[in-house]
Amino acid sequence: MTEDTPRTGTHEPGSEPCEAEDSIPTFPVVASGSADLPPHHDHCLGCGPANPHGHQLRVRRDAHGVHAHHRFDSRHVGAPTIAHGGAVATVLDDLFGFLLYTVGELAVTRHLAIDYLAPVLLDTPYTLRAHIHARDGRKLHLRATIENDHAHVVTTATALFLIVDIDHFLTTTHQPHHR
Ligand SMILES: CCCCCCCCCC(=O)SCCNC(=O)CCNC(=O)[C@H](O)C(C)(C)COP(=O)(O)OP(=O)(O)OC[C@H]1O[C@@H](n2cnc3c(N)ncnc32)[C@H](O)[C@@H]1OP(=O)(O)O
Repeated sequence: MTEDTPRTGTHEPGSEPCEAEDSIPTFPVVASGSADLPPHHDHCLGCGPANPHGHQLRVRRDAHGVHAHHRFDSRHVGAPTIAHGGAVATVLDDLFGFLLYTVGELAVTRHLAIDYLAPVLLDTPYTLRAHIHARDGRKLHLRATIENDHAHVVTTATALFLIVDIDHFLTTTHQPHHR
């Protein structure tokens, strides 16, 4: 295992490991400077190389945060020739998830807001960037952009990720809130 390899969760002696536990990445801090970051896991919808339905994002750390180069394709179509807004949100949510390598914590999306400033076109190169705007205890306030190859920003996003411990992923008692 290298510094860049996500480690999987551990379990207490005497307790039974479970499938979920074995697939939970932890986030060793990757040193600043340009560096390839590992996928969250092989089947992650955003970045998993073994997910044929996914975006297979390849993300690098840089001096400001993280970035990726990406093309949406016909699997992600919404209006003809334009990427579906949900597909764009998926990619940005996942990109935010790579910032966890810069803080070395497990965290999940609590709030995600996107401004679709201009259509994101299929089969067109874009550069995606994300950075940590502020940290307030468990709260990570994150920002991202998508730029076309003329450096025009076509999408902006903000997110609130909340740091959780590994038990968040292991509990079987998650229940939706009922009104
Ligand atoms: C292993 C990681 C792999 C990464 C893969 C990356 C993939 C991309 C990321 C994802 O897709 S994650 C999956 C989607 N997200 C989830 O499934 C999370 C579902 N939500 C939850 O499980 C809980 O809501 C959560 C654990 C996030 C928070 O529950 P808590 O009960 O711990 O938080 P709480 O409601 O007490 O709020 C904590 C703080 O945040 C504040 N807060 C909550 N929502 C806010 C909001 N919208 N704006 C501002 N502040 C907000 C809240 O007021 C409070 O402030 P204080 O601590 O100061 O009192």
